[in-house]
Amino acid sequence: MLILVGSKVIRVGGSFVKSNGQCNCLVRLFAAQIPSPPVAESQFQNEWDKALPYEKIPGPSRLTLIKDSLPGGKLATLNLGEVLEQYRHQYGNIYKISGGFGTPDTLFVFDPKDFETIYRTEGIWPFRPVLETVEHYRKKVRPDTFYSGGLGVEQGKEWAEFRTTVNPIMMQPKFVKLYIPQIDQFVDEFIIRMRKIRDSNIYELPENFEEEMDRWSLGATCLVALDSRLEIFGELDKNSREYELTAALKRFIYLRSVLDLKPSMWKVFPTADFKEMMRVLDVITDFSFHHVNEAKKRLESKVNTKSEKEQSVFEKLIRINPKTAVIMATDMFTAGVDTTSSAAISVLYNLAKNPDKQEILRNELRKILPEKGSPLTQQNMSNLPYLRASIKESLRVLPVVNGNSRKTGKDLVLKGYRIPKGTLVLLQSLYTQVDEKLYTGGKKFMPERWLKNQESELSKEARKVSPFTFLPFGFGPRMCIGRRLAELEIEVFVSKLVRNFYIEWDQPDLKFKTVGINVPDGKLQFKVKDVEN
Ligand code: HEM
Repeated sequence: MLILVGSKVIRVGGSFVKSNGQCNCLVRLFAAQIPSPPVAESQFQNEWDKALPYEKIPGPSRLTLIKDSLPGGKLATLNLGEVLEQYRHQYGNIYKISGGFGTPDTLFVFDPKDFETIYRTEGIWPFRPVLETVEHYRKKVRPDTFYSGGLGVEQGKEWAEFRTTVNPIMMQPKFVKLYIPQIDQFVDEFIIRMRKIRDSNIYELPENFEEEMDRWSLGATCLVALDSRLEIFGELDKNSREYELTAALKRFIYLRSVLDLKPSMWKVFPTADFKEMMRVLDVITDFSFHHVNEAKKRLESKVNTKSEKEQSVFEKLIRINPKTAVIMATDMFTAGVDTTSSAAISVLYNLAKNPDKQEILRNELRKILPEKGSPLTQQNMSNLPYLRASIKESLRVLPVVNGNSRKTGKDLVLKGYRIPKGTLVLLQSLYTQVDEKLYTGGKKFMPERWLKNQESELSKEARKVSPFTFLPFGFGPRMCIGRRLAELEIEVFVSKLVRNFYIEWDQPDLKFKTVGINVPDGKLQFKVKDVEN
C-alpha cells in the first residue's frame, strides 16, 4: 500500500511473477486479464507536440502547502485526505505539488484512464517509492543480513532479481492454499479468545479489540513467514520474543508515519525517533533470524522426504537461501500485518452494518460448514462467491490504501499536459472506486455487484467499469506479493466468524484515518452473539 505526505509516497505491499530466468509471468498474467490497446508511436508524437508543457500543470508549491497547513492557515484543520480533496476541487483531476528542499515534484492524478496509461507504460521494472528509513537500515546498518534490500527497498534490476526468486513461491494459489488447515485452526483459537474477552451480558468486544485483531493478523502471518505458531493471545510475558515483536510492530507503524511520511530531520542528524526505528527494525529482523536458524537445524536433522509440492513457503525460501527467508519474512511483517488486519476489520464492519447481507453470507457458509466448528478445506472453499464478493466490495467502499504511486516509465501525455519520464505520480483511486457515476450506490456496500454469471443491472454495470478504477492490490509486475495470502487469511477469518457469530454494530458510524494505510479511528465495539446452530 501507499501513502504520501510531504513529497513521500510509501508502499506497503505489492507483487509480480516470474520464473526460471525468463521475465515476468505476472506481466503476462495481467496482460491476459486486461487487454492492452496498442498505441502508435506517431500518434503519441502528435499528441505530445500538441500538449501543454509540464510547467503549466496547476497546483500549489510545497512552500504554500506548508504555509497553509501551519496553525491559522486555511488548511490547518484538515487531514491529508481533505487537503488533497480540496486541491482536487480547486485544480481539477490533475495537479502538481512542486518540489523544493531536495524533494521532487509530486503529480496527483484522479482519472482511471490516466491510471491505465501510467500502469501500461511502467515498464518491466516499475519504480515505486520506498520507506527510506527501512532502506537505510537494510543498506547501511545491516548489509551483512540484507544481501538484497528485498521487495521493500530495491528498485530496477535488483528488485526484479529478488522478485523473480520469490514470486513463484508467494503468488501461486496452490502453495498458499496449503495453509488453510493452519489458518483455520488459528481462527478457531481466536474465536475462543473472542468469547472470553467479550462482555458476557451484552456480548460487546472490549475497546481495544483492534489490538487483538493485529495479534491475529501477526499470528497468521507467522504461520507462513516463519512456519511458526505463536502463542500470541492473552497476557504476554514482557521478556518474551513474542511480546517484543508485537510491541516493535506497533512502534514501527507509528515511527513510519513520523519519519517516512512526514518531513523529518533524521537525514541531517539521528533523531530519537530514528534511533528507536533502528532498534525496532533490529527486533523484527532478529526475530526472523532466530526462526530461520531454528528451521535450518530442523531441516538439516531430517532426511528430506517432502516433495516440492508439500514443502511450505518458508521451507522453499530457506532452501533458496536462509537470508532470502529472513528478508521476505521482514517484508511480510512490515507490509502484511496492519494491511490484512485493517481489511478484515472493514469487512466485519460492513457486514455488521448490513445484517441482511451478513445473513446471505451465513446461508452460503452453512452449506459448506454444517456445524459451527466444521473445518474449512481446499475443497469446500472452492465455491464461495458471496464471501469473495463481500471482501472485494469491502475493499472498494473502505479501502486499505487510497491509491498507489509510480515514477512514470516513459514520456506521457496526461490531460493534455506533457509528463516527462521519471515523474513521481500518485494515482488516487479513493474517489473513482466509490464514484456513483461508475458504481450505483457509490459508497453503499452491495456485494451483489461482484457476483459473476448474474444478469442483474448491478453486476452488468460492474463488468463494464474499467478495472483501473479499483486495484486494491496494485497492478502489474510490482503488484502486492502477499495478495493471495491476504485474501486467504481474510476469507477464512470472515467465514468462521460469520458462521459462529451474529456480528452487530450499534455505535455511531466508525471513522477511518490515514496513517500510511487506512485504519479505524475509534473503538471497535462490535457485538458478537452466538449463532444458535
Ligand atoms: C488486504 C491486505 C493488503 C493490501 C490491501 C495490500 C496492498 C498492497 C499494494 C497496493 C501494494 C503496492 C502494489 C503496486 O505497487 O502495484 C502492495 C505491495 C506489497 N505488499 Fe501488499 N497488501 C496487503 C497484504 C499484504 C501481505 C499479507 C503481504 C505479505 C505477505 C504483503 C506484502 C507486500 C509486499 C512485499 C509488497 C511490495 C511488492 C513489490 O514491491 O514487489 N501485502 N500491497
